[in-house]
Amino acid sequence: MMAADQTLAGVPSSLSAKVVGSFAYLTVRDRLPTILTKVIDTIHRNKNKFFEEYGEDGIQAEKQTISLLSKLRNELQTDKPVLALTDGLPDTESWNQYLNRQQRLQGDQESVSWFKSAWLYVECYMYRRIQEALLLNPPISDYDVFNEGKTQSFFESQQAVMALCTYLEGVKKNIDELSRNQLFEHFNKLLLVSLWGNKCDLSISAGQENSQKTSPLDSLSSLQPFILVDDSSMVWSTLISAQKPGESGKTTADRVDIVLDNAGFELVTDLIFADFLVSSGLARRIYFHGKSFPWFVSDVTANDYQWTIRQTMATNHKWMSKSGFQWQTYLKEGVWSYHDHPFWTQPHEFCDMAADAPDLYATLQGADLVLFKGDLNYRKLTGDRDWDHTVAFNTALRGFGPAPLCSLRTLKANVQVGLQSGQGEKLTSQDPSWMTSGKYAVIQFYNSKSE
Ligand SMILES: O=P(O)(O)OC[C@H]1O[C@](O)(CO)[C@@H](O)[C@@H]1O
Ligand SMILES: [Mn+2]
Repeated sequence: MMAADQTLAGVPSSLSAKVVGSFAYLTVRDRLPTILTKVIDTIHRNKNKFFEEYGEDGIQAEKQTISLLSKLRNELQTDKPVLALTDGLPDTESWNQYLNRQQRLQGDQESVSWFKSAWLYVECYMYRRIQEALLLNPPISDYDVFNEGKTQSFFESQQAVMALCTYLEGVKKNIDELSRNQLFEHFNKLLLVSLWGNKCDLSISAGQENSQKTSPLDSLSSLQPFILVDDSSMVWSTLISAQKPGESGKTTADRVDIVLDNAGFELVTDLIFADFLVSSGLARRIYFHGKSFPWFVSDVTANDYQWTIRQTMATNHKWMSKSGFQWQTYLKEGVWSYHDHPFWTQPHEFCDMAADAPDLYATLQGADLVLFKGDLNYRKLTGDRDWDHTVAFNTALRGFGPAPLCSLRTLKANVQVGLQSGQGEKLTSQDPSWMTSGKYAVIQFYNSKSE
């Protein structure tokens, strides 16, 4: 049987912790156990809450869950084989099949394990095992172990959110009088705000405080040199060329999909951008795609999405609460909708989507533009492989292209394609941690239809 590295002609190997000293290795060795320890601590701190809600059963569930999670941490730290899931949920079978697939790729000699197999796979698997530990303990199955961090990030970013909502209100006030150039400028600003909003995830910092305290609008121009690929003009022209006369008499693109990443400040920047797209008439509808269970510490679930809109409505800042009410109205009217699909919480590279989640692929095909937020989505777009930096984005996508798409990502993992020749080497010599510090970003676009 072939080794994992040689499975596909011309396609580089998956990043893996087996490369000692690599970012994948450091993540599996240091960051993932830290995240698990924090999860255990959070559950323990909430013991009384579980007792109040479920009595003795709550206490038992707390103990059992902690014991499963400690076992998981031990398996990880001692590089034990990855185990099949036992919780019998709708996605269990698919996870177990994926384990077999990894085993086939790896060959029979060694088991699939934390430090030997694909980093993307084992990191995703850890979050699914956290979910399993909770699901096997029914009274606390719905408990979101990452909720505290996500809500804290939202509250700590209040000043920045207020500044953005005030800006949005100003734009909307005379939106019908704006020239196309002025509209483009606002579009670009809010796209950049949503891009840099991705700095605020909690997974890279293993859950440490990570919020936005100042108005991001003020720092956009100083951040421009850190954008390594800027295809924003292609995003704009895609929207403009998708415009069709709608029922309302307005000429708009029909649908923009946003594949969300993190809750807290980043989610608000995405909602603000989506509000702008609709209120400016650039898009008629927005589909938001989120996670169906807590994922990578700070990712958005349906609960986080609704909570964020409710909180925004409930503040006593005039423009912020006005924005919240507007978002609620968009949802009621179906202008906005939230969708989750099990594929987003699976470990697959996106080039597998058409075969492994054809319904989701078909849904995305209905969009005029799909925006993929964040680093993990970028890893999945490119298969989390050891690509040369100069390889074209569409080569790394390996046939994935349900609709014109754009990745809005700050770099937090060592995969980056589509750079100019020499650009990667220059960055490495100037700033060795350029791919993982979150300091750099890309706006990277691809449209299979324009090939
Ligand atoms: O929220 P984002 O932008 O996807 O970033 C999360 C990133 O942090 C990490 O967890 C760091 O290990 C990456 O695996 C992941 O890509
Ligand atoms: Mn995330």
